[in-house]
Order: sequence, then C-alpha cells, then structure tokens
Amino acid sequence: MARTSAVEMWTGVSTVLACLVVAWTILKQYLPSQIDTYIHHAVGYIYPYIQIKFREFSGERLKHSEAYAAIQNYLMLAASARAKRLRADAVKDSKSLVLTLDDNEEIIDVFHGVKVWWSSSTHVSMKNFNFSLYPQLEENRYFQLTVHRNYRGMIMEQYIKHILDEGKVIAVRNRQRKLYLNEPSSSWHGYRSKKWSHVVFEHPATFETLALDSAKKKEIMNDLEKFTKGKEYYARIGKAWKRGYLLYGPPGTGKSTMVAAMANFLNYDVYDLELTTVMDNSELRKLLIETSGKSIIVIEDIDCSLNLTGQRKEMEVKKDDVESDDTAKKLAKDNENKPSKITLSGLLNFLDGIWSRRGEDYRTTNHVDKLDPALIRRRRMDKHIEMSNCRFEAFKLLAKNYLGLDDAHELYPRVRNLLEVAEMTPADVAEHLRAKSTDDDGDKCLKNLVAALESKVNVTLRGGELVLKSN
Ligand SMILES: Nc1ncnc2c1ncn2[C@@H]1O[C@H](COP(=O)(O)OP(=O)(O)OP(=O)(O)O)[C@@H](O)[C@H]1O
Repeated sequence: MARTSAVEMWTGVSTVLACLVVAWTILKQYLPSQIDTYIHHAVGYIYPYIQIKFREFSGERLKHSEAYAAIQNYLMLAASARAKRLRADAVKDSKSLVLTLDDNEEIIDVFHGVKVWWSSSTHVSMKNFNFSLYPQLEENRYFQLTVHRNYRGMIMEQYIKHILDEGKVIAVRNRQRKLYLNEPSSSWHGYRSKKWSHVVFEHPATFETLALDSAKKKEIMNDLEKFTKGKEYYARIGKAWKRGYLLYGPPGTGKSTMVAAMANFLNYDVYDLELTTVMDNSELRKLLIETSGKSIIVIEDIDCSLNLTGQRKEMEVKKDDVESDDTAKKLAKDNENKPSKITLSGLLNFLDGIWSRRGEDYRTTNHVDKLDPALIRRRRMDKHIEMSNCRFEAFKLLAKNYLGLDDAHELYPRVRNLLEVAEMTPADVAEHLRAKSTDDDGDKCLKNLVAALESKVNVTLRGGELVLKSN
C-alpha cells in the first residue's frame, strides 16, 4: 500500500516537473531577451561553476571525437580505482577493454590543487525526424567537466591540454600494435583497396632478450629514449622528427630481432617496406604518406632491393659516353628491364624527411660496402649499428634465455675461447641451444655447441699451449 502511494507521489511530481519545463519553454519565447539574460546572470551568481561537455561523436558527420577518446583513457585509471559503477568498452585498436565511468557516475580529479568533477552521461535524440511508428533513437555519450569559474583560465589553458596529452600517451601504451606490409600498386585500386595490409605485431624480442654487448645495448636504448622525447628540439631546429638507423652485419646476427626489440621498447608500429615491388618515386611517396606517426619504417636488405649504386654509376657512365651509341642503347635496355624505377634521389628525398611523417626508419643490410655513400651519410642515417658474430657476453645471455643457465658452467671457458676465433652468428648459437627439449639436456646442448665451434676451427698445440686457429 505504502509502495503504491510512493509511486503515485513520484508520478505526480514528474507530471508537475514536465508541466514546468513545457511552460518555461513556451514562456521563454515571449519573454524579452533582456529578462532571459537577467535570469542567466542570476543563475550564474547562485551557481558559480562552469561546465564543459565533450561529446563522443561530433561535427556534421558525427566523427568519433579524439578528445572524447583521450578523456576516456585519462579517466580510466581513476575510474577503475574509485568509481562505483563502471562500463567496459571495446575500443578500436586497443589491446584490452577500456573501463570508463558509467552513466551518471561522477569522479573528482585534482590538478595543481584545483578540484574538478567529471561525469558521464548519454544524450538520446531522434535519428531522423520522419514520423514513424518505430522512431530510431541515437545515443551520444559525453563527458562533462565541472569546475569553479575562478579557475576558468587555468582549466582552459592547462588542464584540458594536460588530459588530452596524457590520454593520448595512455592510448599509445594500450594500443594493439601492427606490422604493416606494402601491397603492390596493382592492388591499390578498386573496392576496399589499400596500400598497406597489416597483422597484429606480436614479436616477443626485447632488449633484455637481445644478445648484444651490454654497453652497445645501453647506448642504443638511450639514443631511442632521447629521440622520443625530442619533439620540441626537432621543431626548434626545423628538422623532420625522424631518425635513421643503419643496421649492418652478416645474416643471422639479429638485425630483424633488433628492429623488433626497438619497436617493443618504443611501443611503435612497424612498416616493412619491400622496395622491389615499388615501381617508382611517385609510388614510394604515396606509400610513405599513408604511414602513421609513432612507427618504424624498415627497408630490409637495402643493398639487394635496388641497385641504387649501380644506377648512379650508370648515370655517370652515360655522361662520359654520350658519343657511344651502343653504350647508351645498352643502358636504356637495362633500365627497361629493371622492375623498380626508384631513383637514388627519390630515396634520398624520403630520407631527408621531405615526404616522411614523424617516426623512424631503419635500413638493414648485410653488405654495407655495397651502399652508395650518399645514402649512408650520417645526416641521413643518424646511427650506424654493426651487428656482429656471437661474442661471449651475447652467448651468456642466449644460454640464460634458452637453457636457464645463470652461473658459469664448466664448459664456459672453452666456449669463450672458441667464440673468439670461430665465427658463429647468434642465430646459429641460438639454434644449438634451442634444441633443449627436456630439463636435463642443457649440458648436451652446450656440448653440441662446443663440438660445432670446434669443427669450425683448427686446434693446434704450440709450445704446450692450446692454440685455436680459424679455418
Ligand atoms: N642478437 C641476437 N639476440 C637474440 N637472438 C638472436 C640474435 N641474433 C639472432 N638471433 C636469433 O636468430 C634468429 C634470426 O635472427 P635475425 O633474423 O634477427 O637475423 P638477421 O641479422 O636479421 O638475419 P638476415 O640478415 O638473414 O635477415 C632470430 O629469430 C633469433 O632467434
């Protein structure tokens, strides 16, 4: 009985409120605008807070708002720690569900000692105004920021920038990273055409697992860190915010593994650019324009991809040999047969940052001596990293990774001596250690490695000393 009367009472209250809203809307049309302004001032006097709404979809074409996404990420930590009611949203490109405030839930944030209130609500409206028995409703969520009007300037100038920046950083940390591969230009046209296809980037390599001299590793990590924090510096000196690395060394020394470790360290996407399928400079430009920031562009085996040095030499030959018809014809024919017509200057333009977006680019090569000097000048390749055969320090890390060996093993001195003379790549060493299938056959793996190393060198006794000589 009491329950029924409460329901009746609330029904009555809501009817009165609805009437008031309707009456106010009608009255407002007939009130002089000055009175309307007075009322607003009076409300402003009694209620000294300002409110700002950030809608999920904005603009005429209802685009997903970047500000909303950044605020959602920014509030995620505070919401999951303090809010009582949360909503879990699947957000595009995010590794996991994003927890956010549920409707009509509120949390407090404090910025430089100033308290602000965040709440989340949903605005429901008719999708179109056609009369229909089944009108379609459209939901648009929004976050509302409430703050005392005394702090208006600080909030507008600093706080909003702060949450947008922080939110973007969190988004980068949480995003599902991708490995992009360029499509040949024949598939760039038509329905759902694309220049890059992608898969989720899940390479597990990190600097911890990368077998490399520790001082070199530290130097590279510091360099990367400095680069990521250098946005303002690059802007100040008027240089594209990018950095070029040349990784060179024999096959199997870990160049691709290094790129993966760098991508994981920076939390960047990877664009694997296969130059042989890019027909000319214009195609190269179109591909690069479609890459996004926070990415590494890798040109693997640049020495094999294009005969860039050759092209330059041929051009020089052409200049000297203009008299010789036969030579000119031969060179023209050679050029026709070449699958890709990317020129040295096209590639250099990219390296100089004319077309490139911010990000990094890496070239890997097994033959540094084959590259044109113009291509690897320090200005274009900021850092040259030599990936070498396996040294003892690198071996110890591989043994730790694959065999779980932390302490020195009795075979270690032998391995150390052998590695100094036997040229073995980390990939080959890893191959022997990877053969471990049960817990106790680590020893067997090490012995196999020693045997393999010994077979690569001559062991001779000189004056009672064991001397190792490379084959
Ligand atoms: N420095 C290293 N640290 C850890 N693992 C390594 C290292 N070098 C090679 N490996 C192992 O060897 C495999 C092959 O190495 P990777 O492909 O990185 O060599 P690469 O120098 O890029 O070779 P290529 O020139 O043939 O492309 C890797 O999958 C990894 O398991």
